[in-house]
Amino acid sequence: MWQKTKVNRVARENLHEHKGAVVWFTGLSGSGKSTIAAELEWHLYRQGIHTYLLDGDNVRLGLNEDLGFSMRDREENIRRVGHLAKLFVDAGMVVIVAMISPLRKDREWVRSLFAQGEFIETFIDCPLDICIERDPKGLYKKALAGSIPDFTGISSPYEHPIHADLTIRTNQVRISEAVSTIETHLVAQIIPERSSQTLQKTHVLHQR
Ligand SMILES: Nc1ncnc2c1ncn2[C@@H]1O[C@H](COP(=O)(O)OS(=O)(=O)O)[C@@H](OP(=O)(O)O)[C@H]1O
Ligand SMILES: Nc1ncnc2c1ncn2[C@@H]1O[C@H](COP(=O)(O)OP(=O)(O)O)[C@@H](O)[C@H]1O
Repeated sequence: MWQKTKVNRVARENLHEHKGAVVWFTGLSGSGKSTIAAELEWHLYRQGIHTYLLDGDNVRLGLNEDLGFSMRDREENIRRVGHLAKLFVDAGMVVIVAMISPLRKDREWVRSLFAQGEFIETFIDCPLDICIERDPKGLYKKALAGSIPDFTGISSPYEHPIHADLTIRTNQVRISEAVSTIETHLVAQIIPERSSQTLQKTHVLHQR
């Protein structure tokens, strides 16, 4: 049974002056997940929002160092990070997750851990040929040459989301625009008073 604690989620959220939530980035390697996640975190940090960024690459260096890239291992990777994200949300924090998370069923399972609105599935959408062109880590070159097996988009599947909360087309929008879109959606969830104040202000401006 879940042991109740004296300091609970609501108390921690009150201390932080915002609610907890998860921004879950999914997309191909090279689509821009890590880049946008890092910018978003920096932007939120400067506003006093308590964040933690769980990047797939980093989590695989420690907690998930025993996992590879078979579908079974990816499922386990997502299961562990999903539960970790839930603990961060219980800590009243905004957790940003940047993982390929290629299968819909695994992402839907993570969503089921959270209340309505708390899990913001963000599709970092970029055509495969552009990801191959970018190839920031030189992994596509190796995968296409056959030296990395089970590589997402080349020899392992990626299922794009059907009902993502947000879709960011990184071949069409700048990093700053992407951050601003995600931030607007997130702030409405974690500080609803702030976003309604902003809306009221905008309304007054329009009335004038
Ligand atoms: N076979 C294979 N397929 C895909 N990616 C590979 C592979 N081998 C290594 N890498 C590197 O691992 C990063 C993806 O790890 P994730 O934990 O996000 O993957 S997953 O969610 O479990 O599918 C991924 O990071 P990103 O490029 O940031 O997506 C790669 O750097
Ligand atoms: N609009 C954009 N949004 C995000 N990244 C972009 C964009 N345009 C170009 N890039 C570049 O694409 C690459 C994306 O790499 P990365 O963020 O590591 O992707 P991922 O984490 O999905 O593997 C970076 O070199 C980044 O500078």
